[in-house]
Amino acid sequence: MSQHRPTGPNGRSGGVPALPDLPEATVARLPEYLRALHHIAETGNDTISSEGLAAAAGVNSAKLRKDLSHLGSYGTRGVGYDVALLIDQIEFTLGLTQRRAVALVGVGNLGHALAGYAGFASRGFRIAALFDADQARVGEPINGLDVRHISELATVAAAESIAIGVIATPAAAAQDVADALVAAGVTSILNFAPCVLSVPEGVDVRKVDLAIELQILSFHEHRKSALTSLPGGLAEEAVGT
Ligand SMILES: NC(=O)c1ccc[n+]([C@@H]2O[C@H](COP(=O)([O-])OP(=O)(O)OC[C@H]3O[C@@H](n4cnc5c(N)ncnc54)[C@H](O)[C@@H]3O)[C@@H](O)[C@H]2O)c1
Repeated sequence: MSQHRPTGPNGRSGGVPALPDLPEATVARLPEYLRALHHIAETGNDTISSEGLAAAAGVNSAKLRKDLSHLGSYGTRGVGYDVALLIDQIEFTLGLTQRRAVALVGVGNLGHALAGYAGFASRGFRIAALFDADQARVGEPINGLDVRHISELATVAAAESIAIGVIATPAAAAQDVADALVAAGVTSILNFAPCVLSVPEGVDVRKVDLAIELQILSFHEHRKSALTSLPGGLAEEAVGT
């Protein structure tokens, strides 16, 4: 039972390290483990059991052990995981060892909130540029950056080595903005606009839609109220399944 850093091609260390091909669900849980591990480190603990880490991350421990085994992390029986080492391994796997530059397009209500959010910096991202199409917003300073006109996107993206584009424009403008980001060489996009983007192969798009999350919760509310209106015995039986 040991932990080791991911190694390079053909298992050798050095050069460009090989990354395991992880299940998407595992990738989605790694940031949760990382957040929990940073918290555990802050409380002065050097090691953590899989049960302790699973509880802190809100997942079951069998799933956590399976996820971490993909990274080559198995912990040590009776001791658990080395917190600092596991932080290193997860940050390495997520590519967080370099600070990635982010461009935010659309600096309206949502864009202002995102541009002012300190959590991006503390989790390894640098908001490097803000863009808007509205001349009235151009030049507005937000958190140490002046809003630039969208027409400057290509030049600034190259100068700042923008890795990720965040779209916070109305849905009607989002596809044009995505096209402009792709043309500027950006290959990862986080889309807050409520629409589906069409992008070339090799460009990754993640979508955040709080309304969808609320609709899912609405479904569960709806289901719970439907169950409680069933005749007593039936409702209890159904809830228990
Ligand atoms: N994902 C979520 O959970 C969530 C939550 C709230 C809002 N939204 C979405 O986020 C988007 C922004 O919402 P908002 O309330 O901030 O809107 P907003 O109208 O306040 O801001 C939109 C900004 O985009 C700019 N813009 C328009 N076209 C542009 C273009 N082609 N290039 C650059 N900038 C352009 C506008 O000038 C404006 O400043 C909307 O699509 C909204 O539906 C998503």
